[in-house]
Amino acid sequence: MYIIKGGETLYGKIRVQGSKNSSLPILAASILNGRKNTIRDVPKIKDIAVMTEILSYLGADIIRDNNLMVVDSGNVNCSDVPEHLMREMRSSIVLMGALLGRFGKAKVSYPGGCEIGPRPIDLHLKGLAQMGVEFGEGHGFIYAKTDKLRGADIHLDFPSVGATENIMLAGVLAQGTTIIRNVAKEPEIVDLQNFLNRMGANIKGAGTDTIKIEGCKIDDLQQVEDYTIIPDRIAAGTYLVAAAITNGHIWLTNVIAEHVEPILAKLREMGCMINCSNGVIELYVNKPLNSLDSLRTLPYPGFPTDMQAPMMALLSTVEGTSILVETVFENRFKHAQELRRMGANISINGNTAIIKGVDKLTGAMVEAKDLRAGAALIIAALAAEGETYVEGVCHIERGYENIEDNLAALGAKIVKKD
Ligand SMILES: CC(=O)N[C@H]1[C@@H](OP(=O)(O)OP(=O)(O)OC[C@H]2O[C@@H](n3ccc(=O)[nH]c3=O)[C@H](O)[C@@H]2O)O[C@H](CO)[C@@H](O)[C@@H]1O
Ligand SMILES: C=C(OP(=O)(O)O)C(=O)O
Repeated sequence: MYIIKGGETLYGKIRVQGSKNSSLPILAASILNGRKNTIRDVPKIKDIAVMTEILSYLGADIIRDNNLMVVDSGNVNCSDVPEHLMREMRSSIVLMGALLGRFGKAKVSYPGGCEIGPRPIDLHLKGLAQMGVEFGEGHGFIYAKTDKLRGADIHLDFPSVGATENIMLAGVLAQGTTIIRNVAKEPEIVDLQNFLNRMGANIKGAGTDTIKIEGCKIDDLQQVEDYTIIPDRIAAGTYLVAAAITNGHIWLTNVIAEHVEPILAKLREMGCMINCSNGVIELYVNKPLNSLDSLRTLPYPGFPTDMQAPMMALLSTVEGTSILVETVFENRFKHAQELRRMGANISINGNTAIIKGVDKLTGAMVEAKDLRAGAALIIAALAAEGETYVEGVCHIERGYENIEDNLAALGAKIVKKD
């Protein structure tokens, strides 16, 4: 558990980790070329450890040196992903597109991930089926197989991040052209496109509504000599919110302001002072923050659902009533009941949270049930009176690299105990 003594004002500079949600599909993409790929700024987090274990199981030779990873997929010869690893994290599903591309088959089980409501994969399966993939199911496994992966014109019913990535990965080695419409526009999709194009793929359009992929042959793909993962916009947002709740003053480095803008816009609206220049984001608070009468989570470039829980913690401490609507996931409010244990006044009605700011939060025993809920509880604890004990470290470590050391370096009183 983390033990946090609240009341310290955060001050200082922090370098943002590489993106979890970029690293995972990019590591899966390394399967495609059967060559040695060198990837920098891969965060040291649990989800990456799981992905590494899966790739090794499949036959990849992996060298990890701090945040550098070299993935040689030359000896990958297996397309069955072990169930226990598959269940450890949601994004393991993107292995399906990469394995289908390389081997024309994949055996996976339904993926795991955060407890944030049902997370179907129908859009992944529908898109891949249009590309000639046949699916069988049994005992919780999905057997995917194709004699010939072929390009298709696919319209996604919803701009799903994972479905966009899976279809992109399958499209690289498909025969002909794949067009994906109504795709996710998240920066991580652009990062995946950039990595794949560095490999020799021919993909255009990431960051817009439509992606076009001209399929190629494995022999056309080269090794990726040196690729750096983009900064993690959700980790950046988390540290900004942590600073805001303590009336702090921080400077983020290794950050792309444009990617964080949907979060910055809301923090500015609350009264935070924010400057972005020369690749640094500075945030400080010089007056009481105000509530937000409308905060809706949306696909990028809307406000990210992954920042909803941290924002709820912050809104719990500002004067006035805030309305927060979660439109992306059906059941992503589990942190509300834990924040209530700390004195927050939050009521939930369907996908809407009504947050009435309280004068103070107080330390309590709380439990993180998912990754961002964990971040929210840590943030609340930083501002709470007394000590907070946050259980569920394993969820937090799925996505945050050294969060306790980073916050401690900014002045927080936080320790991790087994
Ligand atoms: C590893 C990774 O990158 N995870 C991110 C990714 O998750 P993930 O890729 O799982 O999120 P999606 O964009 O696919 O899901 C968004 C919504 O679409 C629904 N849906 C999705 C696929 C499908 O086949 N059918 C379907 O109905 C989901 O249930 C959810 O309600 O994007 C989410 C939305 O920004 C983020 O919260 C996650 O941090
Ligand atoms: C929901 C998240 O991750 P995943 O999709 O890996 O569960 C997240 O990063 O907040």
